[in-house]
Formats: sequence, C-alpha cells, structure tokens
Amino acid sequence: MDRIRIVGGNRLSGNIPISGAKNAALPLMIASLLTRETLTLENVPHLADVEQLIRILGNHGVDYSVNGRRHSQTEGYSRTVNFTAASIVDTTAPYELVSKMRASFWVVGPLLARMGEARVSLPGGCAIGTRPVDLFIDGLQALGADIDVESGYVLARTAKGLRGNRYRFPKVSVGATHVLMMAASLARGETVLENAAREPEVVNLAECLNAMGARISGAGTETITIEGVDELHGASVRVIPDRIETGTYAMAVAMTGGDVLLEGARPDLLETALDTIARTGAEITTTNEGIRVYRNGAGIEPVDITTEPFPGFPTDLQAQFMGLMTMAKGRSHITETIFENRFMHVQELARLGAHITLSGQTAIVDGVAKLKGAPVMATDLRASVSLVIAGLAAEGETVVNRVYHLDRGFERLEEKLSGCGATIERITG
Ligand SMILES: CC(=O)N[C@H]1[C@@H](OP(=O)(O)OP(=O)(O)OC[C@H]2O[C@@H](n3ccc(=O)[nH]c3=O)[C@H](O)[C@@H]2O)O[C@H](CO)[C@@H](O)[C@@H]1O
Ligand SMILES: C=C(OP(=O)(O)O)C(=O)O
Repeated sequence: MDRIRIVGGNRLSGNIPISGAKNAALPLMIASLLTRETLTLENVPHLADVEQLIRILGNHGVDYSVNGRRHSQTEGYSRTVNFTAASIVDTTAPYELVSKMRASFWVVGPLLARMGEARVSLPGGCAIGTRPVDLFIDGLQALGADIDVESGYVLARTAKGLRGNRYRFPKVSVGATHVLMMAASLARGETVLENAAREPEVVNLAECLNAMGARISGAGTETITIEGVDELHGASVRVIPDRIETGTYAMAVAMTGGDVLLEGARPDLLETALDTIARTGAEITTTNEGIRVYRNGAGIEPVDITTEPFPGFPTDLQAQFMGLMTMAKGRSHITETIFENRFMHVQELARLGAHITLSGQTAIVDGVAKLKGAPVMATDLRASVSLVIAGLAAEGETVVNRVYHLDRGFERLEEKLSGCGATIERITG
C-alpha cells in the first residue's frame, strides 16, 4: 500500500494549478445518464473517485472517451471526457461498486427518471458519520416514485413517470439536491425544491442540466424551480475549480509560511474559508490568474470556526483548518455541525504533538510551538490531507499511511507540493 513521506519545515513558494472539483465532476458525470446524446465535460480531475464512477456508469451502459488535456500541463491533469449513454443496459448499481463511494448512489435519480426504475445499493463513502438516505427517498416519493429498501438496496420505480411537486428538504443536503434536480428535470410539470443546498457544485450541475435542455432556475439560492421537459440532449460543460483543494493548499501555506499562487482558483467559491485563513494572519489576494496566499514568519492567530452548509465554513475544510490551528498562538474552538463523526484526525494530529480535546461536537485546540514528525494514518480523505499539512510544518519525518484516501480527492498532491519546495514523496508498495 502506498505511503506519503514528508520531511517538514520548508516554506512553500511557487504555483499550484487547481484541478477541477471532484464533488462537481461526479454529479455532472452522473447527469450523462439522462440523455442518449454525448455529454462533454472539460476539466475533469484525474482521481480514483472519478475512475470508480466511470466503472459504475460503464456498468449502466455509458461509453466514455478522453480527448484532450489542459495545455501546458503534464499528462494526468484534468481532462476533457465525453460520456455517452446511448442506451441504459442495466438499472442496477451493485454493492461491489457503490459501497466504495457515496456519490455513486446518486445514479438513482437519473436512472429512475429516464428508465422508470432503479435498483441501487445503499452507499459507502468517507467514514464520517451514519450518512442516511432518507431525504433522497422522501424527495423521490414526493415526485411520485414507489420506493422500497430491501437487502441493502433501494428499489425505486415509477409506473407512470415522475410528476413535479413542491418539496421542502427538512435538512440541507447536497447529494439529495443534486438527485432531485436531475430527477425533476425529466418529470412532468413543475418542481419547487425548498431549503435546497446552495453549494457551488449544485450551481455547476444546474448549469450542466440547463445546457442539456433542462429548465432550472434559482440554483445557488435555497429555492430551486425546475420545469420538467420530455428529453435532454448532449452538451459541453466545464467543471468548476476545486474549492476544497484551493482551501487546503491555502491552509498549507498559512501553516508553513511562504508565497504561493493557486492558479485557476475562484475566490467566490470559498469566501468564508478565505476570510478565516486571512484572520489567522495569512495575506490573501486575488489576481487574474487565481488566488495568491502569502505568510511571513509571524505566528498563526487562533480563530474559532463552525462548519455550516454553503456559504458557511465547509465541513470538507474542517480537518485541514484544525491542522493549521495546532500551531496557533493560543486556543481555538472548531465545531462540526454537518457530520457527527468527523474528528478522526484528532488522535492522529496528536501523534505529531498537537494538543486537542473533544467536547461533544467541538474540538478545543491549544496551539503548540512545534510539531514533530511521526507515522500517521487517516480514515477519510480530508482527514488524510490535514495530516499532510501538519507534516509539512512538523520537524522531521512524517509518513502518512493509507494514501488511497488522498488519491480519491487530490490530483497529483505530492507533485504539486514538491513543485513549491516541499520535501514530499510517494513510497509505493
Ligand atoms: C461527493 C460529495 O459531493 N460529497 C460532499 C457532499 O456529501 P453529501 O451529499 O453526502 O452530504 P449531504 O449534504 O447530503 O449531508 C449533509 C447532512 O445531511 C445528512 N443527510 C443527508 C442525506 C440524507 O438523506 N439524510 C441525511 O440525514 C448527512 O448525514 C449529513 O449530516 O456534501 C457534504 C456536505 O457539504 C460534503 O462533506 C461531501 O464532501
Ligand atoms: C466526504 C467526501 O466525499 P464523499 O461524500 O464521497 O465521502 C469529501 O469529498 O470530503
């Protein structure tokens, strides 16, 4: 199993190209199930989750081809990929494929809307909480689907097609918003989704669906209106830059000190996080090329955060921010409100010498003057990268085990960081 070895202590300086967003690419790829024509997606990151979803879509009959890459970048960076679901050959998404990744469950929406049936295994994904699917079930039932859960599978059927309806999410859910938007695009009549997720990935999916002929308005606000259409067609759409990758590298620079341009990053996608990083003492400026993060040798100020749905501080940056706070000049409080079990990084950060205590949903972090490298391991994607960030600032050698988590969501992590002066390498085998 691959590991990442880091020798900490170097400041970061240079350019880091920001990849297409994993969490936008995945629902856009799934949208290809809604039409028999080709959906072309630009800026698709080269990640394990993308490859896994390609396998899942392939099982339903989706063909794909890769026809380009961003110029001036080496092979393997974000690509343009064509997806064609000329015919759906199988409406079952089996446990073996879906259990590896939460987002694969989302095929339930387009399969049901296009084929009138879907049989999808209950999902897996990062081990950060119980992650139920009740909102998907309620929402699809509101559109007229019959749903049973049997032997670990959700069976969704609609004899006469989906019907538009008004549905209020009892809780904000990114995935359920994606699925209902996709399903309602092919429903009869108008659907109004209230208390919808406002995340940029929802906006990117709405743009994609509209380019395919859907009639969606209000994405990015809490009320989304979808006028159903009979058919969707092919389109070409660009995946937005990854705001979580952007925030992660910004926090790395805030921690090690240095001066890095995050190329292609869009500040409007993560204003709360950038403001928070600025409050820790880093300078953040927007340039034509992206976002520049600069920090001199001055200490890191402690800042309290609470995770919230967009536009609040994202849960997917909570672990990385905790990494940064481990070396702040004082105490900070980090409160996680989205997932009930997203503190798996706490005990691993402690191996590097961090002082963190947990009190319910809040972590109390007492900053230390220095961290010392150690072998560590994490159980989810963002927790793993928080250990990388801390390792970059720690004295001596840190080895991060279970790198497959990182490979799910960070394109060429070690190459991007070593290009800015970090001592970081992958040890294979
Ligand atoms: C692939 C992808 O895009 N994953 C992101 C997506 O996950 P995902 O879409 O799974 O997250 P949700 O927004 O659905 O989850 C928010 C909360 O709602 C709960 N919930 C969700 C659905 C449901 O049927 N019932 C229910 O109770 C969840 O357990 C969680 O407590 O949004 C999360 C919140 O920004 C991010 O951390 C994930 O990185
Ligand atoms: C939690 C994440 O992914 P998933 O929803 O696929 O588990 C993530 O991207 O941080």
